[in-house]
This record gives sequence, structure tokens and C-alpha cells, in this order.
Amino acid sequence: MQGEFLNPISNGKDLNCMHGSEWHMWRSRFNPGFSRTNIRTWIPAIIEEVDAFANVLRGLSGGDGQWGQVFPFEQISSNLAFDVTGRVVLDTRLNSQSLYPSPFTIAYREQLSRMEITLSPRKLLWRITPLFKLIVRRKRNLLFKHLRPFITKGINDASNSPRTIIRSAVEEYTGELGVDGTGAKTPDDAFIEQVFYQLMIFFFGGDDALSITIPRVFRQLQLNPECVAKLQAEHDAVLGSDPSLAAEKIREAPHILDSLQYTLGVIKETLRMNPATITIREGQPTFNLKINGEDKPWPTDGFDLFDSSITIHHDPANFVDPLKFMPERFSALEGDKLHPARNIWRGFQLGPRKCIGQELAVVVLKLVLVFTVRNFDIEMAWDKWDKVREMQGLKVDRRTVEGERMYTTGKATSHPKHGAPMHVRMRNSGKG
Ligand code: HEM
Repeated sequence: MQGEFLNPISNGKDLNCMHGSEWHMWRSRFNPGFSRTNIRTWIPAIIEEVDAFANVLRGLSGGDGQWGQVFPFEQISSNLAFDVTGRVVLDTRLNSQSLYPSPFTIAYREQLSRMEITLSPRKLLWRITPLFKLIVRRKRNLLFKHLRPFITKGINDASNSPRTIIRSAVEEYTGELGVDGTGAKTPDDAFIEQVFYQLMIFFFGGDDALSITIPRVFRQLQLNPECVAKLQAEHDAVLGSDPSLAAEKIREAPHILDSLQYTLGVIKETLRMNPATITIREGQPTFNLKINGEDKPWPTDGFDLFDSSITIHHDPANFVDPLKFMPERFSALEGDKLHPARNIWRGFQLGPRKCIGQELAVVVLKLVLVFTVRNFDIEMAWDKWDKVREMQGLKVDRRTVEGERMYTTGKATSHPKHGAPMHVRMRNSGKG
């Protein structure tokens, strides 16, 4: 089902869909590019993109400390995620956060609209038509045309600039490449195509999970204002009390981000309460399950195993007061009742198939918090949203789940309801 869902962007031939030795080979090629050391070299570029994000927020605030208009926070988060991926993977600015997004951003977003898991008979019938398949294939080929020059450039790039994800993957592969008469490395077409599919899953993984998580962080902060004060205190202590100097300080010493332990706790606690993705693994003849306290083994062969991180994260046997937002859990020392047991937090999953983009995601989320919590108030704005929908003649849906309007919904992955309608005001300018 995963391959079918991802087909419009990666033809089902990406890391997420691969298994066994094929997966292992590609994962090993890309791991170095996503390593902490390599991602650190990209921090100045990521800062530029997060700065653009903060400018978008400034533009959407009401000015003079007033609340601005309501807007779907997920959309601006997705634009940021896409631009960050563009920098780290392609070393280019995709300008998705600007008025004039790159043609690649536009084509990719259009193709995304063809991806959804549905039970609608009308849509299912449309999808098996030759016309739908032709449209999907043509658009995927168009996306390939956009990315191909970046891939071939990455293959022959010998500059001293930070290593893109493409370049580091190629360095792993270089030994196998032929060399043409001019001494340039000759990229193999099959290799280029396969790299393209992997890049597409990186764009998808980054865009999807980050755009889900960023609004959730701000929702948790709205519900827990004491955590905002603690975040601000940590940023003042580590980065200095003038927020406008933070970017320069981080550029000069990117490892300073490692000192933001409470900020990391806020990110991990948000992912504990609202994991962004799910994990399903194919059962194996050699893998049996044992239930605690029982001797009998349960075979898994022929079954799909659902490793439900949300269930694990919400179990009081694993996390004290699981429904309480407590970032302190992640700095509690061993022996403290808040200290989580080893391997019990699965925000990015565990083991060899854990998220390849974890280091990148954490850097982005930390920078988003550094650039916002001392400068803006960010809150849900459902009343304004309902009015806007009424004025547009659209249905107003006030349903809640466990008292929360921003519940999880989505056509395949877990998105916040209505894209998380929020509004923003500037801090420190005389709040209205
Ligand atoms: C808050 C941000 C993110 C979260 C919470 C997240 C979470 C996860 C999780 C839980 C998995 C494992 C899924 C499974 O068990 O099947 C995963 C896999 C993956 N993620 Fe992320 N992710 C995030 C950001 C990113 C970014 C920024 C990228 C790339 C730019 C990325 C690329 C991938 C890929 C390619 C896989 C599949 C890895 C494999 O199967 O080898 N993710 N992610």
C-alpha cells in the first residue's frame, strides 16, 4: 500500500518502500549526508530559511502588537520544510516561502494532490484508468526533468561548499562510476533515476512530518504557557538576551544548539504526545512475539505488525502522567520517576530503519523555536476561521475529539484538522 501511495512521486522505488539488501545499500549511501556532522555544516543555510519563515510570521501579524489574520499554520510550515530540504539536498533556494515559488515546488505540490489513501469508489475507479496513470507518469517525468541537472551537478561537484545529500551519496558510490574522455565522472542513467526517487522521498518525508509537527509544537505551547517562559529563559541564557543576535551566535558556533536541552525536551514531548507517523513491519517466519508474563510464542509470519508509538507513548506504565505535557521528562536523571526507560520514546522510531532525517528535523525545530518564542505569540484562532469559512459560504465544522478541535485527520498521514488555523502577534511591541 505504501508503494501505491508514494507512486506519483517515487514510483514506489524509494528508501521507505525498499527492503533487504537493496534498502541497505541505498540507506548506507545516504546515511553520511544526513549525519549530525554533515547537517551541522548546513546550519547557516537553514538559518536563512527559518529567518524567511519568521518574516512570513511578521507579515501575518497584526502589527503594533495586535493579532493578525487567521491562516493555516501547516501551510507555512510545509513551505519552510520544503525550502530547507531544497538547501540540504540540492543546495538551491526553492523560494516556496515567497510569492514566487520555484517551478519544482509548484509541480511537486500538484503531484501531491494525486496522493491519498481512499475508499471512495469514484476515486478508485478513476485511478485505474489509463488516463490517470498517464497523467501521473508525465508529471513524475516532469519532476525528474527538474531534478536531473541537480543530480548530475552533484555528481561532479568538487567545490568546498557543504556537501549536499546528493554529493555525499555519490561519494559513497564514486568508486563504481566510469570516467569520460574529459575526466568528468559519467553518471549511470539507472543510478540517476534511482537517486531521483530517493530525493523525492526526502522531500516528502521532510515536508510531511515537519509540517505536521511544527503546528503541534505551538498548540502545546499555547496550552502550557509556563513552558514558553522556560523556553525563553533557556534561549536568553544560552544565546543572549537580545533575540536579534541569536542567528549570528549560532552561525559562529553551530554546536551551541546542542545546549538547548529544554528546547529539545519540548520537541520530544510534542512528538511523544503526537507522533507524526506510524510503523508497520512485515512479520517474519524467524520472528516470534512474547507477551510479558506468558511463555507461549506468537508467530508473526503472514501478519503485518503495527508498532503503535502513540499507544506506547500514552501508556502510564511507560510515561508518568502520560496526558500531561512535561518536557522535563527528557532531562530527568536516571532514578527520577520522570526519567523515560531506554528505547521507550519512538518519535523518530528506533533501529536501522529509524528516521534518516532525524538530525535535520531536530535542527529545524530548534531553530524555529529560537526564531519565534521570544518574538511572537502564536495561538489557534478557530472563531476567526469559522467566520472566514462562513463568509466564503463553506461548511463550518465545530466537531472536537477529546475536547480538541485540532485533532488528527488527513488523507493518508496524520495532519492537523483544517491545517491548524492560527494567528500571530508580535511580542514586545505593546500588546493589544
Ligand atoms: C519532525 C520530523 C520528522 C519525524 C517526526 C519523522 C519520523 C519518522 C519516523 C517515525 C520514521 C520511521 C517510519 C517507520 O518506522 O516506518 C521515519 C522514516 C523516514 N523519514 Fe522521517 N521524520 C521526520 C523528518 C524527516 C525528514 C526531515 C526527512 C528527510 C529530509 C525524513 C525522511 C525519512 C525517510 C526517508 C524515512 C524512511 C527511512 C527508511 O526506511 O530507511 N524524515 N521518519
